[in-house]
Amino acid sequence: MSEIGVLIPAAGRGSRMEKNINKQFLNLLGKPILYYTIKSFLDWRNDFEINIVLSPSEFKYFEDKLKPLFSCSENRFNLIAGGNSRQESVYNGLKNFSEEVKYVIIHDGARPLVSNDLIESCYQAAREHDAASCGVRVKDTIKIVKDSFSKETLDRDSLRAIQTPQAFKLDLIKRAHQVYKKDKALDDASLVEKLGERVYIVSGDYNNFKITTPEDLKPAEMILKERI
Ligand SMILES: Nc1ccn([C@@H]2O[C@H](COP(=O)(O)OP(=O)(O)OP(=O)(O)O)[C@@H](O)[C@H]2O)c(=O)n1
Ligand SMILES: C[C@](O)(CO)[C@H](O)COP(=O)(O)O
Repeated sequence: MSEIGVLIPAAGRGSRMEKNINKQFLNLLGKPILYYTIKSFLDWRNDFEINIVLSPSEFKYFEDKLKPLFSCSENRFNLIAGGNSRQESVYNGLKNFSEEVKYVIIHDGARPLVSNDLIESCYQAAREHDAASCGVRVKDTIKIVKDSFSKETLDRDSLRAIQTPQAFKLDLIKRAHQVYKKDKALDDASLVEKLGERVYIVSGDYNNFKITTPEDLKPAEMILKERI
């Protein structure tokens, strides 16, 4: 294959979406959210290993409903069992790449609007700096609030809202996950930061938002419509 691994954590419950199915199986313009996420990578290039992390109870749904939407070989996708947290799910995915893989790109299943350019920028940044994430400048003023009163206003110029893709040398991100297995990290880059290693921040994309709550669905459909 190639030295690139793509890891898509998609084993969450989507509790903030308040629907009774995994939010990544909800449809946008008639196709599941996870379809668009995977398709974005296949449109970028097709010579990578891909580990898709799902709850084992969803493997059959993936095989029956999602796989047929791609014209790929039978074994194109490796399905990996997820864990109780995003961190555990990613770690399970990291442990299941072949020895050929040197760089891994980790991308939330719930971010279906990622562009080819952003994937490429993160991958190239990881090749140059070993660890990379993307992030967008914060548009609002951010304050620390305690007991309903403002305590401090943060310097907006140094703030970024962090997204995925995040891309790493595989041995580095695996080590970070091993060492900080018991921590509760919100993203993978923060585990690399804890090791004392630098993470390069690529300029992200406001359209690459995570589908988290019901009001995210309509804007996502609008963006997809514009792209067709
Ligand atoms: N145990 C988990 C939890 C999350 N994820 C994945 O990590 C990504 C980012 O997480 P988030 O959007 O927070 O998803 P959920 O945890 O499903 O959402 P919620 O917090 O609302 O339950 C999602 O693609 C989600 O499926 C995962 O693979 N395994
Ligand atoms: C990894 C991530 O998408 C970066 O923004 C985010 O931290 C996932 O966090 P969540 O708590 O699972 O929404």
